[in-house]
Amino acid sequence: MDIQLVNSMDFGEFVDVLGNIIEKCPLIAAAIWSHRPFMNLADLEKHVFDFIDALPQSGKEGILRCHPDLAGRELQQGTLTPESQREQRGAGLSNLGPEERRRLGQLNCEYKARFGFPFVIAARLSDKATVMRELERRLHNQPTQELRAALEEVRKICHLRLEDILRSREDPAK
Ligand SMILES: NC(=O)NC1=NC(=O)NC1=O
Repeated sequence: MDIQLVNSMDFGEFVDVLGNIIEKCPLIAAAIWSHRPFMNLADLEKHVFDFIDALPQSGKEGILRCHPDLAGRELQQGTLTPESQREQRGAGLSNLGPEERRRLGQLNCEYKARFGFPFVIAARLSDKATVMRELERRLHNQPTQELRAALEEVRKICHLRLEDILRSREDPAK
């Protein structure tokens, strides 16, 4: 769909279509609706990122806490959002060996214990080796540095999800 169609949506349609560009944070789409019309994807994305940047640290951490673990319980139980399901499967995280899954689970626990939010990476730009390597590397970051790195991944995930929506052919109004 094109940006004109997005601009023409009422609030309900807008949040239906864009509510999960930031995982499980429909508030962000609900907030930026006020800024329509958007010139293009970049303009819409800038409003999303400005909203996130203006949040207090607790809000930024809250966004990260809304993300499902990589290869975690939700992937096993099939309860991921459709976007997360596609992204995690695309990175090969749905067919880890038992030792890989154990190791990733252990690193995720260590990471969460250190930073207070789950490890987030743009899975579509990674594969399972990259995920493991980045998790091991970022585990040693300072908290402020890691909060910045994790939010940068949220931006990448958002950009890819927006590209899917704005380049998709289906027109939800039909
Ligand atoms: N913890 C995560 O990084 N989760 C995810 N990254 C993605 O790209 N999709 C997810 O579900």
